[in-house]
Amino acid sequence: RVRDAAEHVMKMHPMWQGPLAIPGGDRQSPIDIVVRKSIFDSELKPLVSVYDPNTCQQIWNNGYSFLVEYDDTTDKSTLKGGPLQDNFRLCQFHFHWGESNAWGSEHTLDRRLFPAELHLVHWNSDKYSLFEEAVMEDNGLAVIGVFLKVGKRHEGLQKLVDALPAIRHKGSVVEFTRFDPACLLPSNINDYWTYHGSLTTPPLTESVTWIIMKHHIEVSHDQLAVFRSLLFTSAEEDVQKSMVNNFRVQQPLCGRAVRSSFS
Ligand SMILES: CCCCNCc1ccc(S(N)(=O)=O)cc1
Ligand SMILES: [Zn+2]
Repeated sequence: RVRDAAEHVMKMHPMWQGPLAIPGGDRQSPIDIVVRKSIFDSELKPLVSVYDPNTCQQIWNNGYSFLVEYDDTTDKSTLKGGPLQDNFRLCQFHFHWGESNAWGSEHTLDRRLFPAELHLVHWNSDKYSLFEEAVMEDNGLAVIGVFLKVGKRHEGLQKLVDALPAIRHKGSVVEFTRFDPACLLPSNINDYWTYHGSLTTPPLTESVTWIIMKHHIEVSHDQLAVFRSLLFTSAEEDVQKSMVNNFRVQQPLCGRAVRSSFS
């Protein structure tokens, strides 16, 4: 019932009227991860993330979510290992959340919805020279997904929460520096599921190696409430719309394998 409500909200949302999937797309995201059908792959290596907080540049409201953007002109904040053959550069992270704590995540675990989901977006800097190039290629992107649960206050997140009122409207941007995204990862990053999928917002390109963390992080109810104080709309628009339910409806698996790094 909760999921149906979430899906209804999603389908009705102005953000998603229009072409929802790439015609013929057979590796779209997000998906439900059926845990018992995931396949343990002992060849999956530990993930190695090296993030330099000094590459953090700005935080802005792009009308879908809010993004924290990193300088990706050098290999200072990188991800490798796990299912990845190449070196990937962090370019941004953002979140998806609901209007209530009952839903908000894009991926689900055995249909379990979480109130929000963090995406850390990286592009293949061994093969491409710009995110915009990599976004079009099969092995172009790697996105780490982390589920959020409501519980104790997340001290590391608070610096970001405090910056949100300054970017309430679509198109607003403020300087945001010295933020270490590693503080948003769960303690254990070696337990994850991985599958080949797509971006979950336009251009929906099928260029993503998804790495979904088994362990979640906790944020407080009040911290999540500040996410919901953001607006989809720009300051000039007459009708202001709360930025909530910015998740995509789930997509068919189309026979894809979901591998796990743990048994
Ligand atoms: C070419 C410019 C595209 C900007 N937006 C990219 C983008 C969209 C969705 C995701 S997600 N939600 O799949 O992680 C990441 C990055
Ligand atoms: Zn996302």
